[in-house]
Amino acid sequence: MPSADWAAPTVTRAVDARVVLPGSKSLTNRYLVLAALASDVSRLRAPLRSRDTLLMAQALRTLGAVVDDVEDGDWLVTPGRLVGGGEVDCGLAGNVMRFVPPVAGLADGPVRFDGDPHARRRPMAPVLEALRTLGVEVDDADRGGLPFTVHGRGAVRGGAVTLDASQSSQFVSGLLLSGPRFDGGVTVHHVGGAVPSLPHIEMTVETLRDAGVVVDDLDAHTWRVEPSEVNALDVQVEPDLSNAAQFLAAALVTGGRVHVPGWPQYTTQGGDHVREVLDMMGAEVVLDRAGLTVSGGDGISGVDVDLRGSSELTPVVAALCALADSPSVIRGVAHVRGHETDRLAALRTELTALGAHVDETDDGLRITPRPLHGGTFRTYADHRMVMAAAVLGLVVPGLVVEDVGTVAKTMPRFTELWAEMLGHPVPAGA
Ligand SMILES: O=C(O)C1=C[C@@H](OP(=O)(O)O)[C@@H](O)[C@H](O)C1
Ligand SMILES: C=C(OP(=O)(O)O)C(=O)O
Repeated sequence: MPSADWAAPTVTRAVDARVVLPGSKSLTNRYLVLAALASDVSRLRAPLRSRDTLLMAQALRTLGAVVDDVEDGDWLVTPGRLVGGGEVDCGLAGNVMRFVPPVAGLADGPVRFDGDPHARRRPMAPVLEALRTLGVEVDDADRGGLPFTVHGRGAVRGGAVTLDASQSSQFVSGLLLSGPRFDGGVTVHHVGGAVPSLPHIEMTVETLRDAGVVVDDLDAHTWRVEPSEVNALDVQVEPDLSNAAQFLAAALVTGGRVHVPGWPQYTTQGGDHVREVLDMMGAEVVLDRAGLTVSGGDGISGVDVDLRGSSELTPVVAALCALADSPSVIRGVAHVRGHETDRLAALRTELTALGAHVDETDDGLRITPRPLHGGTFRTYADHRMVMAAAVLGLVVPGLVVEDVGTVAKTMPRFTELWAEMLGHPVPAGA
């Protein structure tokens, strides 16, 4: 059921704020999966608690892991024998629908997967086909997506598989994460158009290596995971850099300054690309040991930018483009048509409704800024549409964001953090 509307706050002065960000969704969910497959108890420090990670924790509990809340907001994960017989709610989480079915192949009975109405439209077929090739029975009524049932038999033969990951890097990541527990490990070879979000595959490879697993990136399109034990982890989750984008964008839009403490000097998060994008758009961007500081200058420059590796940034960057002083092109993101919603269509529709001129291209958007006016901004169950709308609302009076609660997918406290950044009092009980 849709949640309440939200009147996006406008500002009359430059933002000057320090924003402490919650943990990375992608790292939290990888660590959870590896911890459930590990040979001992793992500790996740400062994990993200949002709809996507709570669904992941619940999915792994259904399969036999124990995920305990402990002091300081940490998660303690005790792996258990992987059991079938349960049902997994994927919500709208790409991580849950692509990472958990290979784990279910290792369980000792059937596991049914379903999710939100929008999740049934997200691409899944290459993962299900690959699982069959690796020796797992999957019953999906040949629809190639949710709902489906994985019939685990307690072990997976594994081996080599070829798939087309041009619609999502998560197809590869999901197979690699469970690969060490397959009898023959797994070799995943991609054929087809360019793989999007490659940093997320690097993140998968790195987290596996952190757990003692041997991974070879044999060539740009082939990854090999050797069969082995998965070591327990004790890890600090980095802040979510994609979810930093809207806060940093506020510095550019208002000519102000936003500081994010704890920005990693080295990371596999694709969201780190936001530093380069904001720099191209006219911000001053400084990364030092204390964190990242972004300062806005005079206006926003239009850009020609390829977001293939960092496509989570598309909605917020599109919002900035609509506020820029020259036209922009966003490239490399055809696959975001299969994200939470068809993001290219959603952004074209909603930005156009506010007065911008937006064309969809084969692989992105062409945005020509025009004076914008208020109105209702529809969000299509997409957390990042809420975030994009908030950026626009800073300088577009009368912008009402539909179904703001959908932002809880990765940032349940988004409106509070936004109000805090703007120096607005947070209403009691909010
Ligand atoms: O592996 C991951 O955690 C993710 C990979 C990317 O997916 P796509 O490759 O489908 O873009 C990204 O957009 C998504 O938000 C998270
Ligand atoms: C595409 C996204 O999510 P998911 O992990 O559900 O694919 C996203 O967070 O922008």
